[in-house]
Amino acid sequence: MIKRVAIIGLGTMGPGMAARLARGGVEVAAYDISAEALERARNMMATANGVLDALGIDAPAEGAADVRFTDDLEDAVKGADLVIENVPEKEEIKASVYKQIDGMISADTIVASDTSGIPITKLQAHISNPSRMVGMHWSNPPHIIPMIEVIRGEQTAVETVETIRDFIRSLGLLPVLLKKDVPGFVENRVLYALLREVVDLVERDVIEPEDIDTCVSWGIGYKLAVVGPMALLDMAGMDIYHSVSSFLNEDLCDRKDVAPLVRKQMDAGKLGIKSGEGVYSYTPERIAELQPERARKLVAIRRILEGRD
Ligand SMILES: NC(=O)C1=CN([C@@H]2O[C@H](COP(=O)(O)OP(=O)(O)OC[C@H]3O[C@@H](n4cnc5c(N)ncnc54)[C@H](O)[C@@H]3O)[C@@H](O)[C@H]2O)C=CC1
Ligand SMILES: Cc1ncc(C(=O)O)c(C(=O)O)c1O
Repeated sequence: MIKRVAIIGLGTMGPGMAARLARGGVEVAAYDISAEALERARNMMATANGVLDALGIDAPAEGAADVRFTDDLEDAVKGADLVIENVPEKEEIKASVYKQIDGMISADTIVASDTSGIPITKLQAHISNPSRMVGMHWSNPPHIIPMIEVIRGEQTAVETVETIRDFIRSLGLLPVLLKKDVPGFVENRVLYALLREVVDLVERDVIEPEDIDTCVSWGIGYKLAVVGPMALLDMAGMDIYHSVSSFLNEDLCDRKDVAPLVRKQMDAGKLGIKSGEGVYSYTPERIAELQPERARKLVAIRRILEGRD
């Protein structure tokens, strides 16, 4: 039974995750190597809790449902049933965290990585008890998106996977179990196939970024929230998919490297919202509006999809 969770890394993903777990009645300790990130995460709790209220995810009847922030790694992980590693997507940074916590946790502690796609089989080579390591891939924003991928590495015990799956279910969230530990797992393989194609279409000057966003959000995206892609094959008809894919598949983008458009923006320091410019430009006022605006819409859609509105 998982009662105490430690979250390591409080950047984009950690704070929302901490708020959501605390709402599930677990004791949450949150740690980051950066004092600035810790402070920012602390300040984000009120916003995240407001969103959770709007989603109708109630605080437990007992317990504070609060997050305990700490700048001491050992204090965060000691006595934890589950440690969720949430540090940048670089194997060497993740490996150094596993090495640090190895002597601080018990043999029973489960270590989960929120990696976007580094195979768990690779990551578990850096920890002394690989049978207790598992992939637990949340989706951004983690306090709103209910699906979590669960990935078993070659050395992960079946029991570890089952414990995490049951824990996710007990929070009222949706675990999706992968049968194989493939790079990018499933969610990001699908997303990155889409992103490769849209970047290519913009690069080939087939369409403007604003127009492809309208096309995908109001065409495919809106529909996919209600009809999953495999069900969509049945809705469209296998004969249609057969005909179209027979001439279209060979024309789809299949580049193996990172697209020049993305490399150019990276080299210019245009990273998106975090630097004020990426595909689009953002004023500080627009940045302040965007997150609550998107959260409000995602909450409204989720409530409808769950049949609550
Ligand atoms: N950003 C996204 O949309 C998603 C990211 N992920 C994955 O989650 C993980 C974290 O991603 P983000 O939150 O986006 O990263 P981020 O870069 O926003 O935050 C990472 C945090 O880790 C901290 N950190 C760095 N080294 C550390 C260490 N040794 N000990 C403790 N803290 C340390 C940093 O100070 C920073 O606050 C990555 O593996 C990423 O691929 C998963 C789902 C979605
Ligand atoms: C661009 C991008 N890359 C990775 C992820 C992830 O799930 O790891 C996301 C996300 O939305 O969660 C993403 O948008």
